[in-house]
Amino acid sequence: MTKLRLVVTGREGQVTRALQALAGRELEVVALGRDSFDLAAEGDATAVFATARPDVIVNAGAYTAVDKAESERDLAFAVNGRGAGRVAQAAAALNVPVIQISTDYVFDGSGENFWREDDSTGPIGAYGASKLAGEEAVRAATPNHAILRTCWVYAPWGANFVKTMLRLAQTRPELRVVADQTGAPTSALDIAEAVVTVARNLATRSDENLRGTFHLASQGVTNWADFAREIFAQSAARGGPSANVVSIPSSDYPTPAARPPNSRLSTEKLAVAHGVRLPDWRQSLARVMERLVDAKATPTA
Ligand SMILES: NC(=O)C1=CN([C@@H]2O[C@H](COP(=O)(O)OP(=O)(O)OC[C@H]3O[C@@H](n4cnc5c(N)ncnc54)[C@H](OP(=O)(O)O)[C@@H]3O)[C@@H](O)[C@H]2O)C=CC1
Ligand SMILES: Cc1cn([C@H]2C[C@H](O)[C@@H](COP(=O)(O)OP(=O)(O)O[C@H]3O[C@@H](C)C(=O)[C@@H](O)[C@H]3O)O2)c(=O)[nH]c1=O
Ligand SMILES: [Mg+2]
Repeated sequence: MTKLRLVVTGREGQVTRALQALAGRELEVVALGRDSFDLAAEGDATAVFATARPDVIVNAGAYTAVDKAESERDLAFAVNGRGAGRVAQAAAALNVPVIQISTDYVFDGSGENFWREDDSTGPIGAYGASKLAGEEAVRAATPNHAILRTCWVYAPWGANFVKTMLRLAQTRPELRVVADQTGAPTSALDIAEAVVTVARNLATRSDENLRGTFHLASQGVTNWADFAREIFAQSAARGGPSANVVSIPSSDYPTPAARPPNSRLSTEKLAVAHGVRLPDWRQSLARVMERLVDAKATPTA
């Protein structure tokens, strides 16, 4: 197989770092930090991406601070909305496909059904609204795109719920965690493998059914409290920190941004079109836990 060269935004992000970890004989990953490409800047980005010679561009950089986005709405829209549009316009100008990473937070989280790709969006917070603006900007810029909506992302690195739980458990015997938000924790390691498969498909085949919007999430669903319990069960089994988890309603955990209660994502479309299906969330958690806990060190920054 010929070498695939991905140019990725957001150099230190969970997904970007997972992509870099896959680089090897058949995959090159060029990560652009904000020093070389600032998503929040204005103007044509084609020259920056041209210099990096992508086969496929992956927009993994984003403003992901969900609560802070409520008070920094303009910045969130600049990065996640217009920034995504500039990336996709550059891809169009260079005649290469673009993969946009999006989120379950574009939905309002009502009901209990699995969200399908063509269901109506209705973000309930600024972060979700800014990511939806990004999706729309990508669709307007080029038909040669795959928008991959994922959810509840964690990795052995970066800022995420798994590392937060392990850190808090070092000083507290008991943690109160919301139990009324349902979704699928998804490992950045799995996302990166899926992105590479989708990128290869886009780079080598012109089929229309490979393009458009897809949901990318682990198999199975849980809630944040049960996710925390599984984190501690796996951690304890490896001799790592654990804590007792008390289930609480979201109303007992007030935050600036509301979260969608139902983040179940139907992933059939991606499985059929791209042949990508992720493992059960517990199985993928184990791959990350073995790095975080068997390392016998405090989780890395
Ligand atoms: N984290 C999650 O739970 C979920 C994430 N997603 C989406 O997945 C994608 C990847 O997320 P994830 O890897 O977790 O993100 P992270 O928060 O780990 O990383 C985001 C990256 O984007 C960079 N970035 C922020 N602002 C700019 C800017 N103005 N210019 C250039 N780079 C910038 C950050 O840099 P710096 O560190 O310097 O700020 C960081 O490196 C994003 O599109 C996100 O919206 C979707 C669902 C869930
Ligand atoms: C730390 C902590 C969090 N929580 C709650 C808050 C929240 O509802 C839930 C998860 O916390 P987080 O801060 O990880 O939530 P959040 O940052 O909203 O996570 C989201 O990030 C964005 C970028 C996405 O795209 C989403 O898919 C989703 O992963 O757990 C507790 O109940 N107790 C706690 O001790
Ligand atoms: Mg967060």
